[in-house]
Amino acid sequence: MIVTIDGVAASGKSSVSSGVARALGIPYVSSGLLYRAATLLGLEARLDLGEAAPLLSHLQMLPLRLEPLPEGNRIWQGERDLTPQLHQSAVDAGVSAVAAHPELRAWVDEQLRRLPPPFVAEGRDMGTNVFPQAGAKFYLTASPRIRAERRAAERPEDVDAIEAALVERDARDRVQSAPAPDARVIDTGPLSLEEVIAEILKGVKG
Ligand SMILES: Nc1ncnc2c1ncn2[C@@H]1O[C@H](COP(=O)(O)OP(=O)(O)OP(=O)(O)O)[C@@H](O)[C@H]1O
Ligand SMILES: Nc1ccn([C@H]2C[C@H](O)[C@@H](COP(=O)(O)O)O2)c(=O)n1
Repeated sequence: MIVTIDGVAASGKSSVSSGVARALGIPYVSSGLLYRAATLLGLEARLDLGEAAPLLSHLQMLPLRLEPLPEGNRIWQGERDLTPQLHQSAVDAGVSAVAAHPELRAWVDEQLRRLPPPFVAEGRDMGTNVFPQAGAKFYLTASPRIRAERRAAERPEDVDAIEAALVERDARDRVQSAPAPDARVIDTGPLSLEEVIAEILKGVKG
């Protein structure tokens, strides 16, 4: 079984996927972390994120490992856990440029398609491109303001600045962020996290 949960930035994909996966007793896989790790390593090496080839060669020398833990995925580069650094603002600002390269997308997709089902996969194009064969597909949305307010509760940043950055990232990620035609779209704005998870579990179990 493969369940896909796609959606816009900060719509709740990771929190919801973790809850759904735990309820089903299967792992969840956060594809965005691979794009974020590629961005972090590119920034650390002072590479131009607008150029795919040098970044890809750099990544091929530094193999990454995605650990799909139920409480939250982790990304390792050898013994180094990159996870705590993947949600910093510099990575948020650079990740869309990295995710726009077809070569980088192929690099991420290859790693995801090697994973043995069952799992819940979350991201932008899990239901459309990476796992079109998935048995159940969902797409999460919420207004930029609500998403910014949720993020502001986690980070010591101004809500208006978070909202502006989310709107900008939505625009840059639009190409790969369309819902699959067979995905159920859920507006998480008026719902609690538990209600979103329950709605998806209902859909998965039929
Ligand atoms: N009804 C809800 N549905 C989903 N998430 C919610 C809800 N209410 C609050 N949240 C909170 O919204 C925040 C953002 O969720 P999360 O980090 O899972 O989003 P994401 O889509 O994975 O983000 P990103 O795109 O940045 O990786 C979390 O703090 C989560 O608990
Ligand atoms: N399947 C995916 C997953 C992620 N991305 C890009 C778009 C985002 O800006 C970035 C980080 O993802 P997030 O942590 O916000 O889910 O990675 C993508 O293009 N395709």
